[in-house]
Amino acid sequence: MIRIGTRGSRLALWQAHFVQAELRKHGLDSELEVIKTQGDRVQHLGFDKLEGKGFFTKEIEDALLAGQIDCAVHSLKDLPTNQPDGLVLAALSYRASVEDVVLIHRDRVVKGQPFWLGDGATIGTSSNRRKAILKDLHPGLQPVDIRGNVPTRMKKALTGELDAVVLAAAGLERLELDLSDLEVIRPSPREFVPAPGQGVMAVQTREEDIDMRKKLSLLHHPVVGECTNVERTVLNLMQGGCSMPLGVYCEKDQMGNFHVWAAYAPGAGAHLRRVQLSQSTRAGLPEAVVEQLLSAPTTI
Ligand SMILES: NCc1[nH]cc(CCC(=O)O)c1CC(=O)O
Repeated sequence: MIRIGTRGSRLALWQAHFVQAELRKHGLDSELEVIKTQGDRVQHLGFDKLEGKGFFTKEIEDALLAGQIDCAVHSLKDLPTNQPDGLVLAALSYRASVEDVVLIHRDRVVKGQPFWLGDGATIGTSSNRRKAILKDLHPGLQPVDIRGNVPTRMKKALTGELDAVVLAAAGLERLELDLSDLEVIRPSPREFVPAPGQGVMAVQTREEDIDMRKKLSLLHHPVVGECTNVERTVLNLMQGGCSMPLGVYCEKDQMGNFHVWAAYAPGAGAHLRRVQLSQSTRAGLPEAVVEQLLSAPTTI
């Protein structure tokens, strides 16, 4: 029996159940072990109070290293680019929706404006990346820090407490939240560039557990691995984590060419820099993106 470690949020449980079902397809039985992390205990604090990496992952990784669980399911975008000693990502899921969506309270829609929001409209997000991109595309918006799980954040737009919120499409779709009373805007991920690894689930295990790694390799999607490797290598080269105002999105086309879109705000209040690069191989691609991100002229 494989023991799968997961956080207890609805999104985390959906993702763990998904991995459980995938394992079952290969005749492998598993059970879920819910583990509370520091991040779950202090939901009320703002992100600026949550210093240090691995706030939502440390307890789970410790359980893995201690042999209390055999693997753990995470959202790839929440994982630091360097794995803790002794742990590896043995499988990456399919990537369904990679993009962010803007959810707007019905009565606050202003058609003709970017994101259908008027000047001064409040928009909930605690992500520096989302704030930087929103500012670039609609400087009149007023970002408001929000925390909590996906349904809680969605409700801020539903109730009108805020005019709008930004959330990852993947999370909304996995939870099958009812968005029918909201206006839903889906900007292109080439313009509203997602976080490295967004929309992908990762299964982590012990480096030394060759048997588990072999089993998990049955679930791995190699093209997702290639593309998210480019995205996460850019993040790593920029020495950033999930609080860096950096979006990176990589696609592989039918011909095998890689296309990267990146957006980066080099400092508080700085203009957003955008880079688009395509290559026939991955070699040197993250390095080239970083070089351009650090030298690109700012947009006006
Ligand atoms: N940081 C929280 C988080 N981690 C993963 C997702 C969504 C699912 C995904 O992108 O894989 C979310 C919610 C959000 O950003 O809206």
